Amino acid sequence: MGFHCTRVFSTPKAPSLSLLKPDLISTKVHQLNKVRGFEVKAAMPPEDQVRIPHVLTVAGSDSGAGAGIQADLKACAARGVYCSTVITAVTAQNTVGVQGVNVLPEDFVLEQLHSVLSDMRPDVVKTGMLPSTGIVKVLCRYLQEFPVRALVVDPVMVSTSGDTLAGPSILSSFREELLPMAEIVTPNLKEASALLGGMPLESLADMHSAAKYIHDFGPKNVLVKGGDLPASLDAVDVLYDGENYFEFRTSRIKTPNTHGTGCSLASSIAAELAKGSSVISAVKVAKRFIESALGYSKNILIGNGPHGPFDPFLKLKKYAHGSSRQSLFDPSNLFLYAVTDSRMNQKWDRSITDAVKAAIQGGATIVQLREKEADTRDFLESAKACLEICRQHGVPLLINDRVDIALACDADGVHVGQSDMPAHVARVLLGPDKIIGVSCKTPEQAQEAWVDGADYIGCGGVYPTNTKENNPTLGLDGLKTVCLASKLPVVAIGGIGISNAHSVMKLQAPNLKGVAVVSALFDRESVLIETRKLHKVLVESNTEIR
Ligand SMILES: Cc1ncc(COP(=O)(O)OP(=O)(O)O)c(N)n1
Ligand SMILES: Cc1ncsc1CCOP(=O)(O)O
Ligand SMILES: [Mg+2]
Repeated sequence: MGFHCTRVFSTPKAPSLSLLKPDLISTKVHQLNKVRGFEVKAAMPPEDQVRIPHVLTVAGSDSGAGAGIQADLKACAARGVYCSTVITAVTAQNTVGVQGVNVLPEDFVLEQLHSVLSDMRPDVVKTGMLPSTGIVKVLCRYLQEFPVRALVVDPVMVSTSGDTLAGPSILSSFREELLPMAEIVTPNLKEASALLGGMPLESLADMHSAAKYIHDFGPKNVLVKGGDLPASLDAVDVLYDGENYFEFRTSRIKTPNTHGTGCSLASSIAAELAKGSSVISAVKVAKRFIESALGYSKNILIGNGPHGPFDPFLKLKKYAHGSSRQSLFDPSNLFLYAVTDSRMNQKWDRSITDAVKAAIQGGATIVQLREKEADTRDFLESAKACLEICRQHGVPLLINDRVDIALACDADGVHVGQSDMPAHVARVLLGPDKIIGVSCKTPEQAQEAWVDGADYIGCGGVYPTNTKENNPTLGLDGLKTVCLASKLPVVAIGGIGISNAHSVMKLQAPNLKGVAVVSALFDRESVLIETRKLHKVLVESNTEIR
C-alpha cells in the first residue's frame, strides 16, 4: 500500500507585530527570520536575478471576485505583472450588491503592509477600498518609510451596485494625505464630485474643471472617468497632467458585466507603470485592455444580479461559443505601420533600436521587424531590445515571418505571407492573444486569413516597389477589391510614401485602416522627420475624409 509522506516543520509562532512603529517592526521581523533559521536573502548571484514588475494592491476583498483585490490580481496577471495584496476589508458581495462589510483592524492592515513593503519592494502601489481614515494614515506613513516608484489611487467610495464602501469622513485624508503622494488618481464622476465637495459634474467641460481642481490637491495626474456622463454616446475619460488635457474615447459597450471595471482599470494602469511605461501610455494601454475585455465578456453569464463580472483573461467565452476567438487587436494600430529593413539601416549606419525609436517618436502606431538578412541569434537580441522600446510607448511589435522569434521574445505577434507558416498554424503556436497579420492579394486569400484566425491583412504592392522582389503591383483598384471582400482590417503596403499616402486613404475603401511603409521611412537620412511627415499626411487625409 502506498502512502504520502509530508514533512512537517514546526515554527515558533510569531508574536503579534501590531502597534509597533515601522522601524521597530523591521528589527523584529529580521530577528524572527533569524530565529526561524532561514536566510533573509537567498544567495543568488546578481547576474541571475530577474526583476519582475510588481504591483501591490491595498484594497478590499470582493467575495464575488468581480472587483476589489480579486479584480486587481486578475488584471495584473492578465497584464503580466506580479501582484501582492494588502486587504483592508472583507466584503460579502455578489452580482446583486454588497451584503456585508467587515473592516479589518488598522493594526492588521499595518502588519500586512509591513510584511509586503519591508520585504518585497513593489514598484507600484495601487489603492482601492480604504474604509477608514486610520488605514489611509497608516498607508501614507508606510509609503514614506518604503517609497515606491508610483502610487495609483482609485478613490473607491461606492460600489457598482450603489453601496457605500468608504464614507465621506475619508475625503479629507484623501485630499490632504493620499492624493499629494499619487502619480495618478482615477475618480469616476461621483468620486470626483465627492472629492470636490459635491460639485455637480454633468459635461465634458465639467470633467476638465474637476480634473484641474483635483490636480490642485497634489497628484501628478488626474484621470476623471466619464462612464456615467449622461447622454454621451462615447465613454470619454479625461487625463490632466497639470499642463495638458488628453481625452480617451471608447465606444460604449452594452453589457451588464461591468462590475470591477474601475478596479481593473486602475490595476492595469499600475501594471503598465510597473513595466516602465509613461502615464499617458499606461492609461492608453489599460483603457484598450479593459475595452477589449468588456467587449469579450458582454454576454457571459455569472450570477443573477444586474452587475456581472467580466473576464480579463478572455478565456471564459469559449464555454459559450465553442472555440470562437475575440481579437484583442485594435485596428487603429494599423494607421502608420513601420516595417524595418536591416539593409536600409546598415546603409544609413543606424542601429535597429535607433530606427524603431525614431519611427515611434515620429508617430508610428505599430512596428514590424522585417530583418531578412539577420541570423537567428542577432534577430532575437534585436527583437528583445526593440520590444522594450515598443512596450514603453504602448506600440505593438510584430515579427516578420519568424514565429519562433516572436515566441522566444514574447513579441505582440507576427506577420506572415502566403509562402510563410500558415496563419492557422501560427495561431495554434501563438495562442489567442497574439496579433497575426497575413499578406493577401486576392479576396480568396482575405477570406482564408479570416477563417485561419488572423487579426488583419496586409494588401499590396499597391505601387511598384524596390523593397520586395517579384512582387506584382495591384494598384488602387486591386487594393479596393481586396478591402471590399475582407472581413478583417486592412493595411496597404508597397511603394507608399508621403507623395501618395493621401491617394491611398482617399480611396475610402472599407476596412482600410492605414499604410505600411518600409523605404519611405527607413531608406532616408532621418527616420524621425520622414515618419512625422507621413503621420501629418495621414492625419490630414483623415480630417479631409471626415
Ligand atoms: C503589413 C505587411 N504586409 C505585407 C507584408 C509582406 O509579407 P510577405 O508577403 O510575407 O513578404 P515578406 O515581407 O516576408 O517579404 C509585410 N511584411 N507586412
Ligand atoms: C514587404 C512588402 N510586401 C508587399 S510590398 C512590400 C515592400 C514594401 O516596401 P516599401 O514600402 O519600401 O515599398
Ligand atoms: Mg513573409
